[in-house]
Amino acid sequence: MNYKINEMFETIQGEGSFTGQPSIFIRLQGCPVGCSWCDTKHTWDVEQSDEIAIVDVLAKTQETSKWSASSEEQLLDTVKAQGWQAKHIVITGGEPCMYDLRPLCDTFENAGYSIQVETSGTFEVLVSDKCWVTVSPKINMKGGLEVLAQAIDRANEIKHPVATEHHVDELKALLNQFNANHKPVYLQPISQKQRATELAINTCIANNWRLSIQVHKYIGIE
Ligand SMILES: C[S@@+](CC[C@H](N)C(=O)[O-])C[C@H]1O[C@@H](n2cnc3c(N)ncnc32)[C@H](O)[C@@H]1O
Ligand SMILES: Nc1nc2[nH]cc(C(=O)O)c2c(=O)[nH]1
Ligand code: SF4
Ligand SMILES: [Mg+2]
Repeated sequence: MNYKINEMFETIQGEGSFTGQPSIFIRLQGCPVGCSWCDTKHTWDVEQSDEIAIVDVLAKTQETSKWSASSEEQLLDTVKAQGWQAKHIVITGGEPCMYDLRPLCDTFENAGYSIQVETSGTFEVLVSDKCWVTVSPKINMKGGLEVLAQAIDRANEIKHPVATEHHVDELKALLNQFNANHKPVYLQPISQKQRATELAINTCIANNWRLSIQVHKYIGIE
């Protein structure tokens, strides 16, 4: 498979149940969903004129829409050549489930890595059985109910960005609709805003959900 890579870096996972885990992030280019508060808008559009070499992706010092095409074997070679020590791979985006991720999962799992995917539930989740799937459901967005149902069913955790009570109500309705109340739920304040953080804290306590505060943004790492 050919994957379009926007970024690749080693850092600490800052979100969800793997928070604190040294991880290699592979950020794929392309997302048609259009969340107004998205913190990776530079990954939305895929322009042929933005294609660059993988060395230039690795050398990026700021967020751009430039990407490089790479096969799963080339990605594994790149990770090894970088000398990165993390054994956990986070595939994010953009919307990674626009791609069939099974070849990528298989290649890295066979080389001894664990894999996690961050997805919006707007595309069918095509991953290995062992892959940890984080679904951040984009309610009433592109994709449709059947696709969202498959993603929620496959989800190992549900991570929901919140800024208003409306976001909480939407999540509760969704958990009921898809019989997903038994899944681990993380609330993630949108963009570190104080009101959103207070809402997330209070709602987590009231519902016995967990808090995810995008640790990397507080400590100034990637
Ligand atoms: C940038 S998205 C990429 C993966 C996929 N498209 C998705 O939405 O899950 C990664 C995670 O960041 C969350 N996110 C995006 N923008 C955010 C923001 N401004 N504040 C908090 N979380 C945000 C998303 O909901 C998702 O959980
Ligand atoms: N450190 C760190 N943790 C993250 N967890 C999810 C991220 C994402 O952008 O998907 C992210 C990210 O960009 N950086
Ligand atoms: S689905 Fe994910 S990448 Fe796409 S716009 Fe929404 S938060 Fe951003
Ligand atoms: Mg991020």
